[in-house]
Parts: sequence; C-alpha cells; structure tokens
Amino acid sequence: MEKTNKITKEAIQKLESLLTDIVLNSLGTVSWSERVHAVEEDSGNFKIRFYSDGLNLSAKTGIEEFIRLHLTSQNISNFSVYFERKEKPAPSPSADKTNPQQQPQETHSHQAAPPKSADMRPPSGKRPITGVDRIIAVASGKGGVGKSTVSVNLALALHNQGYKVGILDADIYGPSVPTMLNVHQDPLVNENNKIIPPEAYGLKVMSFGFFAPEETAVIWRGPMIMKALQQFFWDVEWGKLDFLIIDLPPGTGDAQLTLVQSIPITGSVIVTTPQNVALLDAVKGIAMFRKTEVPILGVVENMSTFTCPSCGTETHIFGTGGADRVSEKFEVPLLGHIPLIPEIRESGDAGEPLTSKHNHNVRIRFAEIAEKVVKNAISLSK
Ligand SMILES: Nc1ncnc2c1ncn2[C@@H]1O[C@H](COP(=O)(O)OP(=O)(O)OP(=O)(O)O)[C@@H](O)[C@H]1O
Repeated sequence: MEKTNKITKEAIQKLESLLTDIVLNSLGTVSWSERVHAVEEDSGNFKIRFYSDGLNLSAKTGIEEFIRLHLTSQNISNFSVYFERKEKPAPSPSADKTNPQQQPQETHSHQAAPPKSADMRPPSGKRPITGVDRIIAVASGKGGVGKSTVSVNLALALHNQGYKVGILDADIYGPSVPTMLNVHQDPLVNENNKIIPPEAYGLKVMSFGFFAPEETAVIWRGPMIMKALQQFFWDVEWGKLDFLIIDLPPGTGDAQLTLVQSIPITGSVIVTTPQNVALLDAVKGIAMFRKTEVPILGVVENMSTFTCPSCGTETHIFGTGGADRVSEKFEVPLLGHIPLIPEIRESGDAGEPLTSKHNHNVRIRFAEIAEKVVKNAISLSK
C-alpha cells in the first residue's frame, strides 16, 4: 500500500548525513563513505542507494543489516536499501562491448554481485598469519553436529587436491582433532621460539589438546583462551600454507566473535544437521559471520541420511532438506551432504579419517565439498 506522508528535502538531507556518519565512523575507511550514492524519496519511503562494485552477497547483506540496525535505533523504519554498480569508465579495447555485465545495473541487496575487490581486504585491526594464504573457519552454532569431523576431512580433501594445508583445532572444550588424526606428540619449539606444528596425513596440526588435557580446559576463562589462540595464530611456524582450516569452538558467543575479528578469515563453512534446533543455531552462525563481515563459503549438512547396513532402507533420522532450506532462504551456498554412517565415527575414533582412504564414498563427497570451498574462497579473496 502506498504511504501518504511526504518525505521532506530536509529529512532526506538529515538521513544522508546520518548515513555518511554511520558509514564513515563505523565501517572505517574512505572507500566505504563513497558507497553512499543517494537517498531519495520513494512513495513515502526512503530509498537508500549504495554502490555495490566488488561487494559479494555477504558484504551487501552485512551492510544492509548494519544500516537497518542503526536506523531502527533512530526510529527510522520506512526505508529500503538498494545496490547498484557505478558507471564504468570507457571500456578498454579488449573489453567485450556486448557483455551485459559491463553495464551499470541496479539490484536489490539480495542478488549476487561480482566477486573480489579491494574492499574485500581484511579491515584494519586484523593481523594476517605469516605464510598462510587463506584461512577458513569451520563453525557450528551447536555442539556435536560434526564440526571437527568436517574440519579434518575438508583439510584432508584439500590436501588430496595438492594444496598445502594446516588445521588449527581452536575448540578448547572438546579438542578432538588430535584423536581424529592420531597425532599425540608434544609440539617442539624452534630457535626463534616458534611452535613447530606436528604433521599427520600431510597436514600441519595444532590443537589445544596438545597443551591442555580436557579436564583442565573447562576451567579456562575467556582471556586465557584468547591469549592461547593468538599464540596459535602468530607464534606457530605454519610455513607456507595454501589453506589453514580453523575448527572453531561451537556456538556464536564472544570467543567466536573475538576470534573471527582478530585474523583475516577468507571465509567460513557452517556445519549443521538437518533438525530444526541445529538449523536455528546455524542461522545464528550465519548472522554472526555477516555481522563481522566474514564471507560465508557455504553450509555442509552432516548426518543427512542413514542407510541401514542390513536392509538398505534410507532413514532421515534428523529430518530432511533442512540445510537446503537454510541455503535458499539465507542465500548461502550449499556445499554438500554427508550421510550418518557408523564408519565415520569409527574412523574418527581410530584416527584414520575416511578421506585418507582411496575410493571411499565419503572421500568423494568431501572432494566435491572441497572443490566448492576452493572455488568460493578464490572468488572472494585477492
Ligand atoms: N556423519 C557422521 N556419521 C557418523 N558419526 C558422525 C558423523 N559426523 C560426526 N560423527 C561423530 O559424531 C561425534 C561428534 O562429531 P564431532 O566431534 O565432529 O562434532 P563437533 O561438532 O565437532 O563436536 P563438538 O561440539 O564436541 O566440538 C563424533 O564421535 C564423530 O565421529
């Protein structure tokens, strides 16, 4: 229904300067301020137009949520946010003049934009990890959904594809990566006082489990955990890595927030099971990453189906189609489904991940997931 209350020129100017303030003060860089393109009246609503060049979907959603939060706190709710490309300079001789991608194009915020630009560089304050090209955080809003299983098998699948990979088990309360990779030796320290990560299955591995037995870990407090984690980022001799996989602690609390804000994470992978409680937590994970401007590479649905080993009947123990719905609704890629099979637990407990076994069906599934992760990660980063 069309609104009748007219928006005055003064109101538009006020909102324009408020937006510039919000964007300048809070998002921090000059290039962001240049993104506020115009504020216009549209049938009694404010139409806020942003330049979207180089912003991916996560970034656009993040901006939109950010603006919404600030404006609703100022009692402004009659607005919509639009993204559009800047007019391009004259095309270079090699440019395809018929390519519609070259034309300025208006999109509402829920539409994909071209990947990668200088704006995807880590905001200041984040400190890179020397030698590490891309950092991928594996997260779940809820514990026990298979985050460590996915981290380990994703790391190995990337290694199988020829990448140099490290895995950091940042899960203080349940460091299961040493067990899953059967690596229990104490890390050594080199002459530069850097911790040398042990290797297993070709992966460089670091874990709280090497330092803190589980029964003492639970008494660790936030600042201690953060300090230890920061040592794992910057005081470990990771060497040259194409990917560092970080198995985050479950949940979306302060620890996770601080963690994702202290290093330049290329993207996140969210693990969920198909039942509603896990999906709700996965949505919290999506919100956390969007709030912190960490791109979401996609969602993995673990424990999708169970096939009875004796009769072959397929059962959806935790429900069906949940991650697909989350993927569609929140516009995050669906990376794949991993079935619930006893062999995954057994191999995890035995320290022999299934992705280390040739021709195993689970290896093939993780190879497909890894391919999508690489594709999405490369398209997002420089
Ligand atoms: N697809 C699967 N099929 C069978 N068992 C699985 C599957 N995925 C994970 N498991 C088992 O479920 C248990 C929990 O998995 P995992 O430790 O990976 O979860 P998590 O989310 O990291 O847990 P936490 O919250 O404790 O860190 C493990 O014993 C693991 O081997």
